[in-house]
Amino acid sequence: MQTANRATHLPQTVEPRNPGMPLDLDWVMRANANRSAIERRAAQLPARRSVKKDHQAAWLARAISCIDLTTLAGDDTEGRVRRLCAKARQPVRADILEALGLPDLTVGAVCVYHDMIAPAVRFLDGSGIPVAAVSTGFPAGLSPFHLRVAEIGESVAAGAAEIDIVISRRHVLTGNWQALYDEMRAFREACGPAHVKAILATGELGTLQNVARASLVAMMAGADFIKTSTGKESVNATLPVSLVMIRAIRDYHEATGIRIGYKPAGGISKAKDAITYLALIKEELGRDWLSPHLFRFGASSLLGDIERQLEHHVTGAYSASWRHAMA
Ligand SMILES: O=C[C@H](O)COP(=O)(O)O
Repeated sequence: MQTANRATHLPQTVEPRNPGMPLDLDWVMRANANRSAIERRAAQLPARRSVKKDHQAAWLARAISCIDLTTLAGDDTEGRVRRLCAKARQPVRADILEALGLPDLTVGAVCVYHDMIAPAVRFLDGSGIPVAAVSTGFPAGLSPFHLRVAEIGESVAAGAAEIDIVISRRHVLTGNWQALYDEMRAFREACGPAHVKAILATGELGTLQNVARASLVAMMAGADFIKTSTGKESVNATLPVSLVMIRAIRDYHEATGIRIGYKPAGGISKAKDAITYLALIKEELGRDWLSPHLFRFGASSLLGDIERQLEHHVTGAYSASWRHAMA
């Protein structure tokens, strides 16, 4: 378990962080993914879940606590980040939170580009909510390697407690697992005490087998979390890709005893989809993973729909969606 360090916003690890391990190419090459079985299982998931009333509210509150509330737009301003941080501190109307018995509920983190780290840290001061920064030439990851490493250092110095790096997709597409491992290792080292999420950009990796192998290599190289997407690919988080990544996390845990976090990101905007993801995590990895220390949604608009559902749960009426536009 980890707890937020309110003084520094850096996560404190009670159980050890993932130290990584030497690249085990035999294991990587054994990793496979049976597409039709995975798609069959993924297709059953939303239909099998029908969570009602109090259970639904509890799942949705859990989902909020696991959101990396995100703004990653070229026209981001301090004003937008200030509003986002206010929403992160109080994600749902105070009376609704009181009625749910969760007056202190917050999101898991706020996720921004480098230039917005300092304002976000300021606006979140005293809240214990960490700032996550996308890095390494996000979203394509094609800037010079030394600049990608330097960017991580600058973002940590600016106050980011979590760094979301992007991998070089070409290393996966050409099967250069050593290059992927070395890159990830260097990124992890540059992060120092900040936790590192490895964005695989699964929509650009070609096959589920590549997703399985890239997941393993990222974990062997020390990733604290593996994350599906930047939100900028044409295909972002999906349930089949999630199954593959979650099962890689399970294999890594069985082999090493280390728990790696999972972050689906991009295109998750409905409360019912959030519940499907949480149910998937519970079924495949167990309750331990249903915590912001091991699970996050990367999402810019999911909170708005969850808030509407919670308002309906408490008041019996839906509010207009424009009232939740900030999330
Ligand atoms: O990592 C987070 C994503 O960029 C957010 O994607 P979204 O805007 O589709 O929710």
